[in-house]
Parts: sequence; C-alpha cells; structure tokens
Amino acid sequence: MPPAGDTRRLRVGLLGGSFNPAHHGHLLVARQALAHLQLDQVWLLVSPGNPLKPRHGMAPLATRLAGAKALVDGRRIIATDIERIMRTRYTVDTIRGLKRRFPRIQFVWLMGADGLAELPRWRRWREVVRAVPIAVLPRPSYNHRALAGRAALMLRHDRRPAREAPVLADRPAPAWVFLTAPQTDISATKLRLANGSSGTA
Ligand SMILES: Nc1ncnc2c1ncn2[C@@H]1O[C@H](COP(=O)(O)OP(=O)(O)OP(=O)(O)O)[C@@H](O)[C@H]1O
Ligand SMILES: O=C(O)c1ccc[n+]([C@@H]2O[C@H](COP(=O)([O-])O)[C@@H](O)[C@H]2O)c1
Repeated sequence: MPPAGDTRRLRVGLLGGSFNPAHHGHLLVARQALAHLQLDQVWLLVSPGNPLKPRHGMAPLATRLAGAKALVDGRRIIATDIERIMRTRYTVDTIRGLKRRFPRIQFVWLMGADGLAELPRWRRWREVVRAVPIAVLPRPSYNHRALAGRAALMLRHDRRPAREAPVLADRPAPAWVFLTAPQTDISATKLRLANGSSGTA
C-alpha cells in the first residue's frame, strides 16, 4: 500500500480465471505482476462461469473461491467473487463495472499467454483492450502461439517493451506488455487429472 498521505492512485492487477482449482501458477503470476508492474494489489476474480468453458467438470463457485482464498495472503493478493455480485461473466462487462465502482483505482488486466492466444474469441475483445492496459505473463508451450496469434498481430502498435512494465498502469489503454519472467507449466487441468477429479468433487 502507498504510505499515508500519498495521493497516488491505487494500482490493482486483475487476474480473472476459473480457478478450478487455484494453484501455485496463479500465485506466481500474481507475485510477478505485483513486482514487475509495481502494483499495490492483485485481485483474483473467481469467475461464476467462463463463457467459453463447459459447465461440466466445473466445481461450484463457492468451492473455487474457498480454494483461491486459501492460497493467497488476503492482503496484497486477494480472491473475490465480485463478478457474481456484479452479475457479470464477460470481461468487457466486468471491467466496465469495476471502473464504475472504483473510479480512483488504476486497473491492469493480467493473463497468461494462453489468454492472449484466445483473446479474439472473447466478447467485444477490442473493447476490453481499449478499456484497460494488459500485462501478459509467459506460460510454457503458449508463448510462441500467443505472440504469433491474431490478437498480438492486430495489437502490435499498442505493445510496449517489457522494460516499461513499471509504468503500464499509468498508461492509457490500449497498451500491453509481454513480461519476461520465470515460468511454470502447472495447470488446473493437470491437477484435476492428477486428482482423478472432474472438478465437481
Ligand atoms: N502456469 C501458469 N502460467 C502463467 N499463467 C497461468 C498459469 N496458470 C494459470 N495462468 C493464468 O491464470 C489465469 C486463470 O487461469 P485458470 O484459472 O484458467 O487456470 P488454468 O490452469 O489455465 O486452468 P485450466 O487448465 O482448467 O484451463 C489465466 O489468465 C491463465 O492464463
Ligand atoms: O469475456 C469473454 O468473452 C471471456 C471469454 C473467456 C474467458 N474470459 C475471461 O478470461 C479469464 C480467464 O478464464 P479461465 O477460465 O481461462 O481461467 C476469466 O476472467 C474469464 O472470465 C472472458
């Protein structure tokens, strides 16, 4: 948190996800974002239901939220089901709702490289990009696909070098960076398979 008397606006990174279940890859991404982007907090937005993912195998929101809360410190990294409260599922609506509720916070959208590769499938994705700066975290086996994909190509003029990450939150959107950072190939899919669980247990 900024020191008392500091009038600098709070900088918050938003890591949206299913968290089915939450894992140490999420924690790594959140910690890297805090450090590289000089954020005050990261909020894990536990989704009521990713519009592109099947409902089958998706654990209840309360279970996924509890798992995410158990993983984080609840101070600089917090887990929230604010999308349930705002009744939003599409990111374009979530960001609009958050900016309305928290007009003084500077938000940055965070996602792994798989998110950048998938971005053109999101509802009104160009609007998302115009609404908030974006930081993409590297993820094994997705990085090349993401940087060679349609979103990266269409947004190439808005890409900022990774060394500008510390001021990304101050930049008007559209602006995005692809961070260089240590990577882990952990995924919720792998954990579900290892647990022999469909996610509903
Ligand atoms: N190992 C990882 N490295 C980088 N980013 C990650 C990693 N795991 C998850 N993320 C990012 O965290 C966000 C939420 O991910 P999500 O909850 O879907 O986890 P997941 O492991 O990708 O799940 P699943 O395997 O079920 O698709 C996404 O932006 C995703 O790219
Ligand atoms: O807005 C969309 O159309 C959209 C489509 C797919 C995924 N998202 C968001 O992307 C984030 C990552 O989702 P997930 O399930 O892959 O962890 C999460 O916040 C989702 O709500 C958003």
